[in-house]
Amino acid sequence: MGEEREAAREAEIGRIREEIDRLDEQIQALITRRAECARRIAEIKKEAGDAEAFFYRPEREAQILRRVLERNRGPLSDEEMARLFREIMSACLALEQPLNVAFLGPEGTFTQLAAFKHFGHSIRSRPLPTIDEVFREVEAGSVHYGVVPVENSTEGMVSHTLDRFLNSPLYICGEVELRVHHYLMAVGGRIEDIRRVYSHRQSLAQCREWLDAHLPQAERIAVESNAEAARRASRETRAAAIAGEATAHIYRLRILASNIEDEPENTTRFLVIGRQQVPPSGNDKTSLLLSAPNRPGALFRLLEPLARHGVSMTRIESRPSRRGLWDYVFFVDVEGHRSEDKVAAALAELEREASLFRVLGSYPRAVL
Ligand SMILES: O=C(O)C(=O)C[C@]1(C(=O)O)C=C[C@@H](O)C=C1
Repeated sequence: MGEEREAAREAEIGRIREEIDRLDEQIQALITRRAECARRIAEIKKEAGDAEAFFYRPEREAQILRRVLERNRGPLSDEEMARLFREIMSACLALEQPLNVAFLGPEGTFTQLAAFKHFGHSIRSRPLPTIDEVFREVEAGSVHYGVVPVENSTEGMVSHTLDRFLNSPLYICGEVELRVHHYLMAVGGRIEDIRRVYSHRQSLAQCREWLDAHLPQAERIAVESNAEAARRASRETRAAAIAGEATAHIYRLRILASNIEDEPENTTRFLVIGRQQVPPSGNDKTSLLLSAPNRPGALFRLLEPLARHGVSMTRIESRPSRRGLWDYVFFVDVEGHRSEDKVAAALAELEREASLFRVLGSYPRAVL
């Protein structure tokens, strides 16, 4: 009886596997046709013969991914489905033109994860030690795009990113949001033997409660990046690092505890920078760099056209200008693309009022 049931189960699995084989064949044939389409598009783009042909089209990719999510009915999650299509597009784009993407390194940082999340794995990613170098390499044209952290980062001062735009002709071509999970890692041993914990100060802050509860005896040492923390931990005994999962693999460390961040919804935002202005995708953001004349009420008056034209401001950040001409500069994010009527109207008025005005870019809102 047991044997019969076993045989029936095997036969059923065999039938389903045959169906999977047929589906795989179709999927592969479709992916091949898709890749051929991308190659034809590449030919046309090349014929257009721009000085700098932009093969990568962030607005088109965002539209494709949004449609994938709209169609998704499970059982695969939105993240998984988007990731699969992301990789297919990444491979198609690499066929057109292998993209070189610089990111704030070293290998294993959250910024590298963000670069892969945005571009897929078919890019050539190049780690650079500072945000400034990422900007410089993109400015010099030695890479196509750069990825840098901008909010709630665990890899260096985020304000560097904003300040760097003051002296850069680059545009923001996209944003990436990453759910950040922290792991405690060490060469080996037990949690209770750890005497030193290395990490970026932001990561230490984000795991404070966990550290108080589980490692009250350990000294907390802030270093410049989580990857640097892992590097140090890999050379010491009784030391651990707090970093992302990928970092543990790179530095051959054992994960002693997972998801130790106090705030599970912890996300970090990154920007994709390039030399290209991105056309509208239908769901976009615009980032501005502004300065108001140093008079009472000036900032209020400066931003008033946004409200009047019904343009929502999603973020405002002020930074000392360090230029002497203006006391403060403001980084402002608004909803919509600069080519939309109401955004264009508001920006035109803003430009008249502001002592410094630059559109850093209009770009698709992060899809996932
Ligand atoms: O539509 C294009 O322009 C393409 O080159 C095709 C494609 C794709 O694979 O769908 C590839 C790269 C671009 O970034 C956008 C889309």
